[in-house]
Amino acid sequence: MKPLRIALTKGRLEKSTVELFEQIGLDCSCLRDKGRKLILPVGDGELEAVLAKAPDVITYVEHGVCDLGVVGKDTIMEHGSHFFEILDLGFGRCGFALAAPRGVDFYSGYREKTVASKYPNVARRFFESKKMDVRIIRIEGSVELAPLLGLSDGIVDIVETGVTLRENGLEVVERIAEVSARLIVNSASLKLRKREIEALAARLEAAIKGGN
Ligand SMILES: Nc1ncnc2c1ncn2[C@@H]1O[C@H](COP(=O)(O)OP(=O)(O)OP(=O)(O)O)[C@@H](O)[C@H]1O
Ligand SMILES: O=P(O)(O)OC[C@H]1O[C@H](OP(=O)(O)OP(=O)(O)O)[C@H](O)[C@@H]1O
Repeated sequence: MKPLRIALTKGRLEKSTVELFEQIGLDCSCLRDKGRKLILPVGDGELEAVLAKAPDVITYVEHGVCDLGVVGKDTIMEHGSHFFEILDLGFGRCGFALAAPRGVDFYSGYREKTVASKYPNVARRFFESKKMDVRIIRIEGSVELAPLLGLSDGIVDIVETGVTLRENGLEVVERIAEVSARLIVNSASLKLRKREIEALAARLEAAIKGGN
């Protein structure tokens, strides 16, 4: 049987993913010593890991070229849902928040507000739920700059420790959602390779529960 192919988010989620895989007994030596390789064997022919940027993990799983993926709930909320989300992996914990310059009442006044975000869909849905008309400007990174430069009244961004906000004179106005890494599965793969996928998810779930 060919290995299950799993797309893993490069960067912040990588180390915890490898640690969790090792906890369930998968050999991750290739992942730990990957060099510039992007497709690597994991375990004893069980899995093939594909290292990708977060939104691309979703693209590969949605198109079925990867059976599974490890990706943050933030990316899922922003980029799509044509797959099954089967497990909260418990790491990569952070949250979405609306933030604004310290001491400024974001909600005051009648002028249309402008908000910068790397997650425009999340931001748009948040303000729609409040029935507020807000102009959203997409920014690719260091979103905290936008209000500092006078481009926006606030930001919708990820907050983990709160240090970036604090050091840039911003504060949380409202928390929007909690975020952690999730195991996602292509819908056809879940039918065709149900037993293997469910067995893997069960092992991961047991390790997550045991590790707490
Ligand atoms: N403090 C944090 N900031 C951003 N993401 C975090 C944080 N803590 C956990 N995460 C999770 O880690 C995932 C990957 O973040 P990472 O910064 O490695 O990649 P990225 O958001 O694509 O940024 P970059 O474009 O810099 O690679 C996020 O999608 C999120 O689920
Ligand atoms: O609450 P904190 O612990 O300070 O973490 C939150 C910060 O980390 C992320 O930025 P990242 O480092 O990924 O850079 P980016 O803004 O360029 O995406 C996020 O966008 C915040 O800026």
